[in-house]
Amino acid sequence: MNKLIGLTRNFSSSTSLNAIKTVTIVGGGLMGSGIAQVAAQAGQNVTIIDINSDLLGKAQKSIQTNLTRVGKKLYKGDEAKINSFVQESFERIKVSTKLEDGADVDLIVEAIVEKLDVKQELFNKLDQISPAHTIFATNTSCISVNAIGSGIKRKDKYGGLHFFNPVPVMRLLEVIKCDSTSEETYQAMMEWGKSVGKTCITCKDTPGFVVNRLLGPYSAEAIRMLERGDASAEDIDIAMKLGAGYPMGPLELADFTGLDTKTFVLSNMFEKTGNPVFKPIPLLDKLVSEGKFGRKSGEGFYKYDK
Ligand SMILES: CCCCCCCCCCCCC[C@H](O)CC(=O)SCCNC(=O)CCNC(=O)[C@H](O)C(C)(C)COP(=O)(O)OP(=O)(O)OC[C@H]1O[C@@H](n2cnc3c(N)ncnc32)[C@H](O)[C@@H]1OP(=O)(O)O
Ligand SMILES: NC(=O)c1ccc[n+]([C@@H]2O[C@H](COP(=O)([O-])OP(=O)(O)OC[C@H]3O[C@@H](n4cnc5c(N)ncnc54)[C@H](O)[C@@H]3O)[C@@H](O)[C@H]2O)c1
Repeated sequence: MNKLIGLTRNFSSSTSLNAIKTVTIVGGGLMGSGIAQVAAQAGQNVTIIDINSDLLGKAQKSIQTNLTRVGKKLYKGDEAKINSFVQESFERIKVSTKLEDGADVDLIVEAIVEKLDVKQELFNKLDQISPAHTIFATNTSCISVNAIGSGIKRKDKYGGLHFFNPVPVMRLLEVIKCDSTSEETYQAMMEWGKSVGKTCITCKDTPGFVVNRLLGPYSAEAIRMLERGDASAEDIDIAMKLGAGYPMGPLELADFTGLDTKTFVLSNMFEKTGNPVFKPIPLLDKLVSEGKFGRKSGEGFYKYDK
């Protein structure tokens, strides 16, 4: 089944007068590179900012690969169309390590490390250098959107845009409207989400929003099951794929989304909800302390070819 539902040959872009046409993604990692890809595919000009130039190079390579996957699906067998789709989309993406190179745009989406203080510092800096019309959004997995933006002046032009991994395939976008988000900004975020091929839902600024609040306990319990030795990682994953119809088992999904990010999310969910299901998991902490972050580091619960 074509999992890239929502992608059409005539890429939609918002038709409203204030359509978002220029986007900066801060953080060119797993998520930022995917968000940049879907915006570029939709005909928007994109800048990816990252503090790590090596990771910017990695992002460009993975975007090129994934644009080709999308192109092959859209233009089956027509090499000329596939190549022009990939080239035209890729040429819309610029990369830089300088924040000021991405400040003057219609929308900035933050997709940096899942740490409150680092996100706050970034938005406070951007608030100083971006023009008044620029909308800010965070792709946080579960940190309070209000807390992340607590230091910025443009609280009316700020909210949450939570994408799902891998961004070019997962059709959902959680749009989080803070009390301070203006209706105009909320509508612009919803329209932009649709313009990049997503089905948007709206939820309140609560820990884990919708998906992660439900996915969290499941994911945490799967790791504890492995830690107790109740079953092997392989069998836990096979069980949930064949027994519950999941496309990926919980442990391969954890490796896919990043064990480092999971520990940040877990501690935040425990702090904010007090739910014991989110208590620290020694096995997870051990893997992360050994630099085993999952696919992105070459090893997590499983080993991967680099
Ligand atoms: C201990 C934890 C406690 C607390 C945790 C709290 C919650 C958890 C927090 C974790 C971290 C953050 C989570 C985040 O905030 C929210 C999320 O992102 S949750 C994760 C959501 N994603 C999923 O669940 C993914 C499930 N997996 C799948 O859908 C599929 O396995 C797959 C990834 C799409 C891969 O599909 P497969 O069939 O297995 O493999 P293929 O390689 O054939 O791909 C299928 C199809 O898709 C195309 N494709 C795949 N990847 C890309 C890409 N990156 N770009 C473009 N296209 C892609 C591929 O070409 C195939 O196309 P086809 O040929 O089939 O047409
Ligand atoms: N991994 C997932 O499945 C997933 C899904 C949805 C949302 N998220 C959220 O998206 C965000 C990014 O997650 P990820 O998995 O892409 O992480 P990642 O580690 O793959 O990428 C983070 C990137 O941010 C860069 N970075 C860190 N601090 C920076 C700064 N101050 N300025 C600029 N760049 C900086 C890093 O160099 C890195 O390239 C997190 O908030 C995470 O919770 C993750």
